[in-house]
Amino acid sequence: MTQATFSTRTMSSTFKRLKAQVDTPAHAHYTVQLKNVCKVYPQTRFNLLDINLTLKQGDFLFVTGASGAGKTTLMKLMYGAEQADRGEVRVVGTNVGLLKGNRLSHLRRKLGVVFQDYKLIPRWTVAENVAFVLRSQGVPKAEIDRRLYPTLKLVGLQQRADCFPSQLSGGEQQRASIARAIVGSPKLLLADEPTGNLDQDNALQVLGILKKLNSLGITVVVTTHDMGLIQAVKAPVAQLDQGRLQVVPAEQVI
Ligand SMILES: Nc1ncnc2c1ncn2[C@@H]1O[C@H](COP(=O)(O)OP(=O)(O)OP(=O)(O)O)[C@@H](O)[C@H]1O
Repeated sequence: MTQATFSTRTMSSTFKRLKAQVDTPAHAHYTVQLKNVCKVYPQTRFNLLDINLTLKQGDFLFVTGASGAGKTTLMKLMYGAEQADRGEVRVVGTNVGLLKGNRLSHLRRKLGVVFQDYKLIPRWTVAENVAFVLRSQGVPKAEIDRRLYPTLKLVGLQQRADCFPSQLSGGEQQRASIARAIVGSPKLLLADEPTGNLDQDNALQVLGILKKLNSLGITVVVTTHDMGLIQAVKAPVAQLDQGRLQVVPAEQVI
């Protein structure tokens, strides 16, 4: 009797799981899905035209293009700082265009964003800058303490936890901002010109960290002008030109 009950339950849960798989909409398998996305800034006559892009969990993508080509705009569409005029932007299973207020904040917890100018709070230490992300989500102090050190270690800043941003080099500040972006265990990391203020050695170090995070399963999108950087890593490149996006597979990148 017990066994029969168990077996029925098991079958029922297996059935539910299989049914869920069958019922799962195609977009749920993508970390990023942009479908026919258009964005216009009438004041500057800037257009993104009919952008299509899909990224799965664990993908790594460079986005490149001339200054003003729309790299930052594309990133903003993905983290909900801008809304598409047409088309659909889905990130970690959520339609970003429909989100406002708390629901947008909730989505952003699943993303990490890294900026060229780091955006660290100057009067806070590295540890405080990184911990703030978790504090603002109501994570208990013991859990914050548990997560903080491994995250700083991952970016090589375990010895700099008590430094203020002004006491760090540019490369270290960027690594602190990466730690802040990943401490919440995001599925997607968006890095907008993360090496734009760095010399080549620091740029390669930051890129190495982004690749390491990618190897841990995080989907990573990096915008850059720097062809040297693109050539240092075998990854697909999305090229923005005149409002259009063309993805070149890693094997075809020269
Ligand atoms: N809020 C806005 N209102 C009007 N025009 C804007 C706005 N934001 C960006 N633009 C314009 O859109 C275009 C694309 O800007 P964007 O910052 O996305 O380019 P980018 O490729 O990131 O440039 P860069 O490499 O110089 O950072 C530019 O011409 C810019 O002036």
